[in-house]
Amino acid sequence: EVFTSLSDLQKVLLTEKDIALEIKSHIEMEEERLKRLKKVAEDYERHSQEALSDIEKHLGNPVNAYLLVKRFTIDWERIVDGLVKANSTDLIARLHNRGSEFPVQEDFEGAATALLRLQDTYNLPTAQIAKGELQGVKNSPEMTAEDCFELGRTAYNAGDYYHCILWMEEALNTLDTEVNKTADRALTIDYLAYSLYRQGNIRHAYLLTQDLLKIDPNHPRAVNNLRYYEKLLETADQEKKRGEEEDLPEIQNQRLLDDYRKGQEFKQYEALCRGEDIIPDPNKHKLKCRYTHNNRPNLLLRPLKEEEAFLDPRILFYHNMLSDFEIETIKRLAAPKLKRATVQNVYTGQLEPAFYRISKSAWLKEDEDAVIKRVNQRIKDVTQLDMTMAEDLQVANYGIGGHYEPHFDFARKQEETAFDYIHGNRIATWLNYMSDVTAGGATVFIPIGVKVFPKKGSAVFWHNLYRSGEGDFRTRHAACPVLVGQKWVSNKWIHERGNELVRTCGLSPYE
Ligand SMILES: O=C(O)CCC(=O)C(=O)O
Ligand SMILES: [Fe+2]
Repeated sequence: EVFTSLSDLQKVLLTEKDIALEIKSHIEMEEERLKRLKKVAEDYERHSQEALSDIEKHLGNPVNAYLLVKRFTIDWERIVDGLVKANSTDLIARLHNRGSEFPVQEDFEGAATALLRLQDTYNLPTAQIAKGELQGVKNSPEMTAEDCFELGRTAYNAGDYYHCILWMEEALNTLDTEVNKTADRALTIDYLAYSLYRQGNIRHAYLLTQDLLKIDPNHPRAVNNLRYYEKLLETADQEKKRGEEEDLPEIQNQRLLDDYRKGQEFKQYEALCRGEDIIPDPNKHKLKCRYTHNNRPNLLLRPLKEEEAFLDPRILFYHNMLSDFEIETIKRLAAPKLKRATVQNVYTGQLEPAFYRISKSAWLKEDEDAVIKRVNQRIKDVTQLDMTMAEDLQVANYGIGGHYEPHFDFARKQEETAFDYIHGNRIATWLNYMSDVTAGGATVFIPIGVKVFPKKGSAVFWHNLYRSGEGDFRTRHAACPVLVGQKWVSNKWIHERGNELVRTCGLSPYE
C-alpha cells in the first residue's frame, strides 16, 4: 500500500524514472528487430522474384528445391521466434517485477478515496480540485475528463453516488472544453444518470437518459432505464394528482455518511480541520509563554520556548524542540521500517489496519542512535516524568489525505486488554512535528476546540489522564487529513507506572 505514506510514494517516482529507461531500451531493441525483419521481407521478395521469373529452371535444381523448403521450415521457425514475435511480454514482466514500489489497483482506490475525503473535509469545490487548486496552492496539472471520470467511477463502485455525481458532472464539463476528447460522453452520462436516480433525482435521470439515447439510440441499458424512470415519474405524478409539467427541481445530492459521521463530533472535527473556531476559548487572554529549563543542565544551555495552547486541560506547545539534523536522523532511521499503522481492536485486542487511521509508522529504540537517546532525554527533562515505562519513539509519515480520526490516546475501562498493569495507562503524550505541512494536517482537540498546526521542529504535550488516573475525555483529538505537503511526526507515549510520586493524586478524581 504505497498510498498510505508519502515516503513510499517517493520510491514510486524513482520507479517511474527506471520504467522510462526500460521502455527506451526496449524501443531500441525493437527498432533493431524491425530492421532485421525488414531485411527478411526484402530477401523473400527478391528470392521469389528471381524464382518466379523462370519457375521450371529454378525448381529443376534440387538444391533450390531444398533451400526453398528450408526457408519455410528451419529458417521460418528462426524468423518467427527471433524476429516476428515481439518481446513485449518480457517487457511487461520486467516492468511489473519491481515488488512493492509498483502501485496497484488498491493504491489507486486509496488515492482516489483520499482525494474525495479531502474534498469533503476542506469543502473544496469539484472544479477547483480538477484545476489542481487546493486552498490556493496550485502545483499539479489540470485533470482531464478521463481523470475525473475514473474518480467518479471509483466512487460509484464504492456505492458513493454523491461523489460520482460531482465527478461525472465535472467530466462532462471538461469534455466540453477538450479538443482531443479523453472520455466517452455516453458512458459518462450513463454513470451520471444512474447516480442521479439513486440520489432521488428521477426527472434529471430521465432527461439525461434521453440525451444518452440521442448519442447511442440502441444503448440497451438506457432503453430499459428510460422506460423504468418513465414509470416511476408516472406513479409519482399520480400520487401528487397533478397533471401539469412542473419546473425541473434542483438536483438533490446528499453526502453519504454513516451514523458516526452524521453526528456532532465528526462535524466539529471537520470544522476544526478547516481552521474554524468552533468554541471560543474564554481563557485565551490568560495564555502565556516562557523559556523553560527546569534546572536541567541540557535545558539550561538550550531552554525550550514553551507556549500555552490551552489551560484546562493543559496543552503546551514547544517551539524549538528538534533540530533539523535530529529530524533528518529520525526520518532516515525510520524510513526503511515504515509499516501501515495499526490500531488495537477494542474487542479482540488485535492490532489491525483501519480506514480511519492512514499513515505509516515505525518504532525506534533508544539504543539505535545517539539522537534517539538525546531526544528521549529532552522529553524527560521538559516533562519531568519518569520514562522507564514509556513506549519507544513512534515515527509516522502520513500519505495522501493521511489522517487519524478522533480518538483517545489512553485506554478506556472497557479496553482492559489494551495496557498491562506493569506499565499502566498512557499518562501523557509528547508529539514532535518533523515537517511543515503546506495545507491541512492540524492536530485538533474536538471537545475543547483547540487546533494545533504543525511546524517543523516544534512539539505539543498534554496529559491524557487526570492526576487520579481517570481518563480525561476532553483530550479527544485527531490528526486532520494532509491537504498539501508532507506530514512527519514522532511521538512518545509516557505511562503511569513510575510516576505515582511525580504526579500525585489530588483530592477529586477530576483534577
Ligand atoms: O499526527 C497527529 O497530529 C496526531 C497523532 C496522534 O494523535 C496519534 O498518533 O495518536
Ligand atoms: Fe493520538
